[in-house]
Amino acid sequence: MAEPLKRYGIGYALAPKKQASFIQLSLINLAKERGIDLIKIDTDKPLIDQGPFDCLLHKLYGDDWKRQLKHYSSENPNSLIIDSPEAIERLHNRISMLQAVTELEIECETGTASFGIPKQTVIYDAKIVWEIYLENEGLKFPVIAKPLVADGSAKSHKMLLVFNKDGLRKLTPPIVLQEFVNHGGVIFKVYVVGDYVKCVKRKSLPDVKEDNLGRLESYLPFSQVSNLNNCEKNDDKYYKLMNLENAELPPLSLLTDIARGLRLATKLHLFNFDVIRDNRVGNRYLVIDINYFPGYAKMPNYERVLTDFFWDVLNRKDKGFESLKKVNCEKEVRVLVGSSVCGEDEGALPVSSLKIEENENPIQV
Ligand SMILES: O=P(O)(O)O[C@@H]1[C@@H](OP(=O)(O)O)[C@H](OP(=O)(O)O)[C@H](O)[C@H](OP(=O)(O)O)[C@H]1OP(=O)(O)O
Ligand SMILES: Nc1ncnc2c1ncn2[C@@H]1O[C@H](COP(=O)(O)OP(=O)(O)O)[C@@H](O)[C@H]1O
Ligand SMILES: [Mg+2]
Ligand SMILES: [Mg+2]
Repeated sequence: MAEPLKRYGIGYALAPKKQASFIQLSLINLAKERGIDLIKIDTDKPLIDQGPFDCLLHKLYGDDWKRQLKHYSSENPNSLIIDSPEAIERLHNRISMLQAVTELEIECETGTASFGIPKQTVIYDAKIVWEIYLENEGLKFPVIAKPLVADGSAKSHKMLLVFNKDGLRKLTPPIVLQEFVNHGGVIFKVYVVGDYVKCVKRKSLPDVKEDNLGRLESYLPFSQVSNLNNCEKNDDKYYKLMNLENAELPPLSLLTDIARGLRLATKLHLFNFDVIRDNRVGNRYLVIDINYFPGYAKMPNYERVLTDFFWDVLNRKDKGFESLKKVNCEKEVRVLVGSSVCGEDEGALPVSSLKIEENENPIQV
């Protein structure tokens, strides 16, 4: 293939694990063919001394990084930053994260699917009388206790499924207490890359029968259930039990609408959101988690999807139709029109039996 005339440089600043999974040779080569060079940003050196890049991709945390981005942006106003650290920060708090869903105004046709978030409350004070508090908040067992902060650290993924009041003693605020909703053990992960939307199925926590509540342990610690042993193909007992293969995907039009709405509400371009089907209602879908710059390499054909996205934003920028909000820039985000949704499940990962984390440590934030 002939080399494109114009070349673009995209700088990326990612943690080593993320870099290893995302920056694969197949992505580098495909982007190169389209005239896009992916350039590693050396995080041991000041950002301001590197580039400038046509576009900067990042998933790093902390005030120092934010300061560096601001400085870089003020010196290089034509460099696109995907995405703004302020917008990303909204996802670092599990309350403000899901508030974005409640702000969406999507008209669902009568009789078709509806969406929302599970009932939840935040607890800052360890001294509260848990039982009374739960009752006042209208929450019933089982509940999931999630660290309020979702900053990518291992502990921000450590959760407790609490079956009864004894389990409440294990909690260390600040935490979000969320109703556990039976959903058939299947979670839908909806990946968003600009206009592109892709839904895949993954394993989740199994349903909890009400009769069992008294008989179960008071709590169960777990962490990143949908990511456990993704490569193990041999143990398909869980797979069969959860009927992942036959689980019906949520309506694609609903997922596209939510994805588009979240893009506008959060001003983010690279994220995924986790959806469960509320078994009590059937056609009601609940968004339980939104993640910035998730594991795209697990998405089928991720190289093409990401390269198309890069090409699209770089070309729009070139043509003067800047569609991304930059750091320090108050301009409104332009809506990129026309979405593509692939709902088929060719990208769903193999599942293995559900293994609950052995670590007995309760959530500590
Ligand atoms: O590592 P991966 O590929 O499993 O991706 C993680 C995501 O898995 P997913 O793509 O949703 O299956 C993962 O999603 P969940 O929170 O597990 O739903 C997070 O986005 C995680 O980032 P962080 O630890 O919250 O900063 C992501 O981790 P990072 O790669 O960003 O560290
Ligand atoms: N309200 C809920 N009802 C039932 N299961 C849930 C609920 N919230 C979370 N889960 C289960 O817990 C897992 C982790 O929760 P999540 O909020 O996605 O945290 P993380 O950011 O660590 O992925 C989900 O993938 C799902 O299996
Ligand atoms: Mg999740
Ligand atoms: Mg998450």
